[in-house]
Amino acid sequence: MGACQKDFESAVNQVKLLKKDPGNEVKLKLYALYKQATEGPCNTPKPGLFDLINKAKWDAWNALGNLPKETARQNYVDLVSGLRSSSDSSSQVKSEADKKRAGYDTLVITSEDCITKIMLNRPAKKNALTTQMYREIMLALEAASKDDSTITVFTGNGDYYSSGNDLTNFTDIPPGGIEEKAKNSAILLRDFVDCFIDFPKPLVAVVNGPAVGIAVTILGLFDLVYASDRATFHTPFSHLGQTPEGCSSYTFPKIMGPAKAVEMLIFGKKLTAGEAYAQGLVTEVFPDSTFQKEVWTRLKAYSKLSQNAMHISKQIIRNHEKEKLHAINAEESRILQERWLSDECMNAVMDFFSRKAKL
Ligand SMILES: CCCC/C=C/CC(=O)SCCNC(=O)CCNC(=O)[C@H](O)C(C)(C)COP(=O)(O)OP(=O)(O)OC[C@H]1O[C@@H](n2cnc3c(N)ncnc32)[C@H](O)[C@@H]1OP(=O)(O)O
Repeated sequence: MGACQKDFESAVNQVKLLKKDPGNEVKLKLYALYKQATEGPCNTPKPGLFDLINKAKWDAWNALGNLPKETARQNYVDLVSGLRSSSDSSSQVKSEADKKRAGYDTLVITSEDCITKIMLNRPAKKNALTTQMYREIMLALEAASKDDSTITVFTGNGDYYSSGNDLTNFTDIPPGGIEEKAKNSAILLRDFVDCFIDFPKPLVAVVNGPAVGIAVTILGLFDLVYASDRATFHTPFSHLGQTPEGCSSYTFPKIMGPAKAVEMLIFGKKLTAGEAYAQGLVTEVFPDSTFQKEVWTRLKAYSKLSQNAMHISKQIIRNHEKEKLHAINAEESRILQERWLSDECMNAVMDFFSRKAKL
């Protein structure tokens, strides 16, 4: 039997009470079914190419074609009911996660053996970094700088370390338009990178798989970079109409020499883990089959070393460059703010979403 109007209205209200954001794909489905159930087939004009959000909504609604209103209503009710049951069961799992560290939606943070581990946790999206994720990472670093761990470790959940900046960050345009978006993003980028420049404890990257964009550049500010032999390192800035960030315009030439830095940062050459090791970006490469075991055994041994000596040594090694790094970060962020407004950059982002281009 089809869903009655009452069931439908109740489902509409339940959506507002969902504990967990169901993600953009599901939200688009809900939107499309709601419109179909209440207004029938889509017959409004298609939004312009640059109006990415409204275009995605229109596409989703239009894709329902002539689906009858009653069927759309029933599909909406079924979809919401599925979301409710998965959200109920995930809240049981969450109580387990709460034992780890509450308050983070995009990261899993654990502390064990004097090591705080910050794991990027959007495996279905290759751990692409959303605005929320940048903010949670900053909070996690702030907390880790004050907790009683000796070492802080970054890693990724799933097959990727991170695919860099989440390109949907560019599609969520505030009322002030794209200029305001670019300005806010530049502030966020600058604050984010500043947290790495200032982080007082030894910072270790456990690069479990491919890394792209800012997930690579920021490695120049880490103290150890351990990589699986499955990892790759790719900074396709020119492909995206963008320019280097994460202080890489300074750290990469310093680490690997200007010629190799140019290959990566200007021409977007993707490095294997072995190449990144040969060029000094990676400390050591491990076979993927034994990666986790070898790395964590090593880190557990390091974490027992004298905490104060390690922190003071880091200060001696890093402090004399801090001011310079902050200035470079400010300059890179300022330049990117302009780049994000360029046609080159906007077209590259649109290409990605229309699936014309993949790195
Ligand atoms: C505010 C601070 C700004 C700082 C700026 C930093 C600059 C950068 O970081 S530049 C680098 C930006 N990153 C990219 O351009 C990577 C884009 N992604 C890809 O090219 C591919 O997804 C991949 C090569 C990483 C993986 O390809 P693969 O075929 O294996 O998997 P997919 O099906 O493409 O990915 C699965 C799923 O994840 C979504 N996704 C992956 N990466 C991103 C991303 N960076 N932004 C947004 N979404 C991403 C992808 O769309 C898929 O989603 P669906 O399952 O919904 O289709």
